[in-house]
Amino acid sequence: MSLTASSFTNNSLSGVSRMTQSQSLTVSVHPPMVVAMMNKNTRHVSISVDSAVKEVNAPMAVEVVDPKLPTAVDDVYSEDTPTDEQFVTPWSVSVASGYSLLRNPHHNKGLAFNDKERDAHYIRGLLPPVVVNQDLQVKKMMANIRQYVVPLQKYQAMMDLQEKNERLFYKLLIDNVEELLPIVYTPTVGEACQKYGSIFKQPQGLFISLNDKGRILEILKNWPEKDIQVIVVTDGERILGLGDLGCQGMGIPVGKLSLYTALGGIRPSACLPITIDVGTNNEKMLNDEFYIGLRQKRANGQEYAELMNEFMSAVKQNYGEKVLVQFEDFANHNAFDLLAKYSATHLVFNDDIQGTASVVLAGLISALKLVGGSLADHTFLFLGAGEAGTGIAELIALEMSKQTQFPLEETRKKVWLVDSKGLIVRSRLDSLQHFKKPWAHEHEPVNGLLDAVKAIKPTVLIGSSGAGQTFTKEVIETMSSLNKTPIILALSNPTSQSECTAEQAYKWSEGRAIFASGSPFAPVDFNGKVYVSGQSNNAYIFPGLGLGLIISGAIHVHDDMLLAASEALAEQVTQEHLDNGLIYPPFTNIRKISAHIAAKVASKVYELGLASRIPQPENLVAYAESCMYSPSYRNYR
Ligand SMILES: NC(=O)C1=CN([C@@H]2O[C@H](COP(=O)(O)OP(=O)(O)OC[C@H]3O[C@@H](n4cnc5c(N)ncnc54)[C@H](OP(=O)(O)O)[C@@H]3O)[C@@H](O)[C@H]2O)C=CC1
Ligand SMILES: CC(=O)C(=O)O
Ligand SMILES: [Mg+2]
Repeated sequence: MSLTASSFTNNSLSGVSRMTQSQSLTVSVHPPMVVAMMNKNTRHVSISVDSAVKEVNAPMAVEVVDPKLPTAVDDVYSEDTPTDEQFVTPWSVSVASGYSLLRNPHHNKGLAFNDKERDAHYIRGLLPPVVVNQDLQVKKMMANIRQYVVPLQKYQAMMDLQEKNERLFYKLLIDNVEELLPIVYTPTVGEACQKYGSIFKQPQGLFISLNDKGRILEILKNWPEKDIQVIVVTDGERILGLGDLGCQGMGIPVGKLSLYTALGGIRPSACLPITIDVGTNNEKMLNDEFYIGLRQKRANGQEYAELMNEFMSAVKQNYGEKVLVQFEDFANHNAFDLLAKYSATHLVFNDDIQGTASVVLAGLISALKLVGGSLADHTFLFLGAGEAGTGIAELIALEMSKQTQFPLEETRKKVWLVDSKGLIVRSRLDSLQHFKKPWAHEHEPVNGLLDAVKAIKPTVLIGSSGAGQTFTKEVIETMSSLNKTPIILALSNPTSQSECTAEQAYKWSEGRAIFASGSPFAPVDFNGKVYVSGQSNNAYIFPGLGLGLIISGAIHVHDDMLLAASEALAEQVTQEHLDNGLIYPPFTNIRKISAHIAAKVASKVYELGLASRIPQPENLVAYAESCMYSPSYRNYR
C-alpha cells in the first residue's frame, strides 16, 4: 500500500485505519522524504527522514491523501456510531503538529511557541496571541504552585505539568530544587503513593503484573521509547517507611526518575519507571475501591522469582546489557537476593542498600571534620537492621578497613545494630536473617534502644528503622551525655516516620548535635541561634552515580564506585558549610555536584576495567556536564 502526501496541512495519518500489520505505508512530502513504516514485530510506526531512520526531535506536519479513503466528513473513527461490534485502529504517529503538538508533553511549549513556529506547525489560533518566554512560564507556574497550601495539591500540579509540558516541568524543578524536591519526592510522594488510586488521572510508567507472565517482553515493547538508559523498578512492598502499598508504589519510580533527569541530567526519554504488581498484603489497599492494582495477596517464592527472572531477562533482551536497573523499595526479604542474583549478569544497583550507604558515608566523612578522629575512632549504633541499616554498616566497615588495613571482620566490630528484637548479638545468630549475621557481635542481650545506647556508648547514632519518634528525649539526652558533639542521623522517610525531628535533636542535645534527616526539616531556632540541618538522602547519590555509570558504559556496579561517590559528595562540602553545621552541600548546586560524582564514579569504572566506552574522556567533569539534559526549549524548524 502506498499513499502520496500532497501538502503539510494536518497532523495525523488520517484515513489509514484499515491498514494491516503486514502492510507498510510510504508517505512522500516536500521536503524532505518521509517514510512511515509499520513494523510487524514492534507494532510501532517509525518515521524515516531522508531515508535514514532517526529520532525526530522537531515536529513536522504530514498529510496523507488517498482518493479511495473516506473524506473529511466521513466518520473515519466511528465516533458518531460507536458499537461494540465495530473495531477501530487507534492510529497515531510520532511526528506531532497542530493540536496534537500542543498535547504532546515532550514537544509542547505552550505560550512559548513563537510566531514562526505557530505558522510552521499549524497552531496559529490554537493559542492566544501572546508569546512568552520560558522564564515567565516558570514564574507563573511557581506562583500557581505556591498558592496551594496542601503539599499533595502541589504534587498534583507538578504531575499535571509533567504530563503537559515536560521541559517546563524540569526547568521548574531544576530552578527551584530546594522548594520542589519535598513535593515530587519525600515526604509528599509518600502521601501521593498512599492516595495514588484516588488521585490517579494519567498513567505514568509501565505496570507489569502477575497476569502478564510470559508476555513481559511484549509489554516492554509497548513503551514508546526504545533507547532506555535507566529503569527504576519497585514491587511496592516497602514504600519509604510506609510499608506495602502494592501497585500504588509507582509514585516512587516516577519520582526517582524525575530526579535522575533534574539532578543528574539523564534525558527523560531514556528513563523508564516500572512497577511489578504481584499483589499486596495491605488490607487497606485491598479494600479500597479506588485501588489500582491486582486485588490479591502477594505472590512469593517460586512464582515471584519466576516473574522477576522473566522481567530481568526481558529488560536485557530489549535494552541491552548496559541499561541500569535500580531496585527501589523492595522488602528486604527480596531486595538482598535480587541484588546478589542479578549483580553478576546485569548492571544493577539497589538504591536503599547501596545509595543510602554512599550518602551516609559522605555525611560521616564531613561530620568527622567537625568532631575529629577517623572512622575507626568512632562507634556506630543503628536503630534498624534492614536494607538501609546493614547497607550503610557494611560500607562504613569497608571504608574503615581500607583506611586501617584491618580485615573487614575486625572493622565490623565498631558497628552495632538494633532491630525490633533488640541489640544484634552473637547469641541470636541462628535466628537472624543472613544480612544481619555479620553484625552479631559478642555481647549480652540488650532489649531496647536506650539500653543499647547506654551499653555500646556510640559516638554516632543512625536511625534506619522506618519507625517514627524512636529517638526519644532520653535517647538523645544519653547520646549528648556521652558525647560533646553527638552525630545523629534520622534517616527514615517520610517525615512522619523520622526517628526524631530536627527541633527535638537540637533541643534535647542543647544545640550540640550534628543532625541530618532523610526528609527535610525547616531551620530550627533554639536559644537565639538558627540551626540548619542537612538532608541525608540517597537523592544526592543515585543521579550522579547513574550518570557516571552511563557515560563510562559500565557493565557492573562495584563497591569502590559507591566509595568514589561518597568521596566526591563529601568534597563538595565547604568549610563554610561545616561552620554552619552542615554535613551536606545544599541541593541548589546539585547538578554541579552530580557531574562531580559522575566523574569520580566514571573514573573508578575505567580504573577497574569495567568501562565499555573507550577511550576515556580527558576531562570527565566537563564530559559529564556536556552529557546532561537541558530543559530549555528547542527551536522548531
Ligand atoms: N534517607 C534515605 O536516603 C533512606 C531512608 N530509608 C528509610 O529507612 C527506613 C528503613 O528502610 P529499610 O532499611 O529498607 O527497611 P527494612 O524493612 O529493610 O528494615 C527496617 C529495620 O528496622 C527495624 N525496625 C522496625 N521498627 C523498629 C522498631 N520500632 N524498633 C527497632 N527496630 C525496628 C526492623 O527490625 P526487624 O528486622 O526485626 O523487623 C528492620 O531491621 C525507611 O523508613 C526508609 O524510608 C531507606 C533508604 C534510603
Ligand atoms: C529515600 C529512599 O530511597 C527511601 O526512603 O526508601
Ligand atoms: Mg527507597
